Amino acid sequence: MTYGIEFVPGNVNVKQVVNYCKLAESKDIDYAWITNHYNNRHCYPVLTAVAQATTTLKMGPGIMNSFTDTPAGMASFACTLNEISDGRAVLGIGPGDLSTLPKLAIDPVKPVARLGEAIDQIRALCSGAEVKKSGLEFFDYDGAKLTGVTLPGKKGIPVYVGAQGPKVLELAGLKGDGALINASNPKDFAVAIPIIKAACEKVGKKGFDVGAYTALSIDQDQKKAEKAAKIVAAFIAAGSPEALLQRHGLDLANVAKIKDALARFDFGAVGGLVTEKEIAAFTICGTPDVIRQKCEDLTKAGVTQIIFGSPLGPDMTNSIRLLGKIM
Ligand SMILES: C[C@H](OP(=O)(O)OC[C@@H](O)[C@@H](O)[C@@H](O)Cn1c2nc(=O)[nH]c(=O)c-2cc2ccc(O)cc21)C(=O)N[C@@H](CCC(=O)N[C@@H](CCC(=O)O)C(=O)O)C(=O)O
Repeated sequence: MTYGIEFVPGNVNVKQVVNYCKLAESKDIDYAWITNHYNNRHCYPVLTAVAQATTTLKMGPGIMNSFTDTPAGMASFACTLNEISDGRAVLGIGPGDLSTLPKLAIDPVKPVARLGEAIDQIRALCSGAEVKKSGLEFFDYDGAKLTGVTLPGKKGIPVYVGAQGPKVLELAGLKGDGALINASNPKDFAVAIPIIKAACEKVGKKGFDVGAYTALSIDQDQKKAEKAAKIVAAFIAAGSPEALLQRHGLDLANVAKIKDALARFDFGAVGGLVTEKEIAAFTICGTPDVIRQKCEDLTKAGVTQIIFGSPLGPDMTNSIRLLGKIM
C-alpha cells in the first residue's frame, strides 16, 4: 500500500502546503496531490514550491483537466516539475469539473473523448516525439515537440486519471498508470475496480495504481473528527447522483434538505442534517483505530494507494502526525 495526501490551496496558503508536505514526507507519506480549481491558488507554483522543499515525496496536480489547460501546457509543466524535483513528478488529470467550467464560459463538450486525446498527446510530447497531425478532434497538433526541457526518459511521467463515472474509469484503465477515485467507501470500489481491471486486461496492463481519493477526518476524539467531516460529507452528498445515494442507503429527502441548506449557505442547519450515514458513505472519519480499520477495508477492496484528502481533521498538523502512526 502507498499513501498520498491532498491539499486544497484555497483554504491553506503556499507556505502552509509546503510545511504540511515536509511533515508528511517525514511521516513516510509517498505522494502529495494538489487540487486545481480556477478560484484557488494555482497548483503549478504550489507544486514547484513543494518540489524545492522536499527530497523523496512524489507530487503532482490532483487533478488538472484539458479544458483549462492544454496537453502541451500540461506536458511542459510535468517535465519541468520532474526536472525541478529530480524525477518525482506525477500528473493527475481528469475530465474537469462540469459544474464549474460553464462559469468560465467553457462548454464541456465530450469530456471523456477530450481527456483521452489529451493523455495520448501528453505522453507523446513527454517522450520527445514531434507530434504530427493525425485527424484528432480536439488536439490535432501539427509538428509540436518539447525541445527546451529535460524529458523524463523511458519512465515517462506517471499519469493518474481522476475518475468516478464508468466511461472515465474505463479510460483510466486503458490509458492511465493509475486512477484517483473520489470515494472513501469500499462499496464504491466494488463498482469501480472491475471496470478498471477489465480495461487494463484489454490492453495487457499490469501494476495499475488504484487510488482512493478519500475525504478524511482523524482526531483522538471521535466526535471532534465527525464534526470536522460533516461539511465535506454534505457537499459530496449534495453533488452525488441519486444512484450513488441509493447505493449507500441514504435518505434522499434528507440529502435534498442538505442541498437546500448548502444553497442558502446555512452551514448551521447543514451540521444538524448530516447524519452518521452520510459521513460513513463519503468520508473516512474517526479516531486512529477507526481510521486504521477503514484503511484495511479499502485495502481489502483492492485499493493500492490511499490518499488522505481534506479536511484531514480539526487540526491538520495533529492529523498528519496521527496518520504517520497508523500507516
Ligand atoms: C465527465 C464525467 O466524468 P466523472 O468521472 O464522473 O467526473 C466527475 C469528476 O471526476 C470530475 O468532475 C473531476 O474533475 C473532479 N475532480 C476535480 N475537479 C476539479 O475541478 N479540480 C480538482 O482538483 C479535482 C480533483 C479530483 C480528484 C479526484 C477525482 O476523482 C475527481 C476530482 C461523467 O459524467 N462521466 C460519465 C459520462 C460521460 C459521458 O458520457 N460524457 C460525454 C459523452 C462521452 C464523451 O465524452 O465522448 C457527454 O457528456 O457527451 C462516465 O464516465 O460514464
